[in-house]
Amino acid sequence: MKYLNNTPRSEWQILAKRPVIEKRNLDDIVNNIIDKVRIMGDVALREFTLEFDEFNLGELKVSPAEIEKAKSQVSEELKQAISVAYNNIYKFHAFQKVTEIPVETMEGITCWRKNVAIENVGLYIPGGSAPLFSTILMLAIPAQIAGCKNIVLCTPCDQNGTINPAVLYTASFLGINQIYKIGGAQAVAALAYGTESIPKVDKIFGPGNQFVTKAKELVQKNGIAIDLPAGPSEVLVIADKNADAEFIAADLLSQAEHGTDSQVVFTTNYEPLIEQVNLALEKQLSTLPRAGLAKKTLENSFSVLFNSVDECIDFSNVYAPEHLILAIENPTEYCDKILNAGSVFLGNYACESAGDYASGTNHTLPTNGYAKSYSGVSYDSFVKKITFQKITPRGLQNIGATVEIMAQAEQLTAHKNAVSIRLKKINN
Ligand SMILES: NC(=O)c1ccc[n+]([C@@H]2O[C@H](COP(=O)([O-])OP(=O)(O)OC[C@H]3O[C@@H](n4cnc5c(N)ncnc54)[C@H](O)[C@@H]3O)[C@@H](O)[C@H]2O)c1
Ligand SMILES: N[C@H](CO)Cc1c[nH]c[nH+]1
Ligand SMILES: [Zn+2]
Repeated sequence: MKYLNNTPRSEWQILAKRPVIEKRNLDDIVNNIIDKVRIMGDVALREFTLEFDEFNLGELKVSPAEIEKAKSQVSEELKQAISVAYNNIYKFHAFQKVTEIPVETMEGITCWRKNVAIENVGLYIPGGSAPLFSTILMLAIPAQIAGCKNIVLCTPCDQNGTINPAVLYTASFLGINQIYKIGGAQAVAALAYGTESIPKVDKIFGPGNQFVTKAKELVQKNGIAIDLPAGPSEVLVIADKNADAEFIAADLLSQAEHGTDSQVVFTTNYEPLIEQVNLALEKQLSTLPRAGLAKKTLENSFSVLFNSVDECIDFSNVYAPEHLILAIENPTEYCDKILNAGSVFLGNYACESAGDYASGTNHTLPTNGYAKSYSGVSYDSFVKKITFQKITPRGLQNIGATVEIMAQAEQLTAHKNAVSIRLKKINN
């Protein structure tokens, strides 16, 4: 990791820019994929699966027999772990379902909001470099709590045309049976526009690599709803002298191993920790099966020494990390100072991977600085909040003049008339 000492505030915006993988024309590549899928449907999906996933796909949909086989291949231990994670994630998201009470804004005028599920939702489950079955829990649980009727799942197959058993088991555990072996930008295009095999959905959810994230951005421009820009994973750690270098290194590596386009950042006000963390990184890296990926990510990553924890937090607010770890004394005292972050982990024992899998919070989170304006996936992502209002004659008498005056000032006479015509009747 590159070491930086007290980078001046004037340079923070530049430092906060994520590494861009050398992919000229990403827009063109992804636009071309989307257009082809739109025009050629399943034929294009098969072509792209052959090109990128190296399998000549026949049937796109996973069969009941494949699901049954997968169920028998998953260990009892993993099934048990998935069930514990399910319970925690369910509990946390169920509490997000709040029924708002009607509000009387004036006598005779009552307004309220109601959550109504989005009917057809598409879930993208990453599977290029690791089979992220945990993402199914993160997306399908809030979708089911919201009451989404149709849940369609897309995930890439491997070179043998199969999908990791844990992915199929988790989908089946949640009662999802519309599973398609399509990944990347082509899956997003299929969900956005529909093909012969894959139904069009109302909103697309889920994280993914740069092709997936770009595809979501492009279909959104065409009016398709998406959850949020959830690209390559990242973590920023803030540590003081009470932190444990081995813990910090483990957390940095946990996100570094996702893929080479990830970035991890370490900030501290305690200089000796920089060297200690570097040593721990080297030691732990040598034991990791995905050391190659993680090492490349570390080359795109950095540590910075600042004067104080407050300065570290100021920098973090500019960087707006997907995950923020506060490995400092009394971390809760700093919560109000955090302005931009996807998900925050407090104290030496709140490791980020707990949130990735099982503590209860959602792991589909904004990356690339989007935590400045987006929240992670939640129950709310799966509902529309429809407003209702009831106005009695007395209510219209109370509000009427206000509306008439405002409509007149906007020179919208028909708006004004809609009130006046009623008031006339009430007053007669
Ligand atoms: N932000 C979040 O909430 C979050 C959560 C989980 C994972 N992630 C991120 O998701 C990503 C998963 O990436 P992944 O690659 O492992 O899986 P993926 O499923 O996102 O992408 C794999 C697909 O990419 C397509 N692809 C690969 N090379 C291509 C090329 N040259 N041109 C066009 N398409 C190509 C293929 O179709 C392949 O099926 C990681 O970056 C990880 O960090 C983010
Ligand atoms: N860290 C990822 C979100 O950025 C989520 C994940 C899934 N599995 C492991 N990690
Ligand atoms: Zn992770």
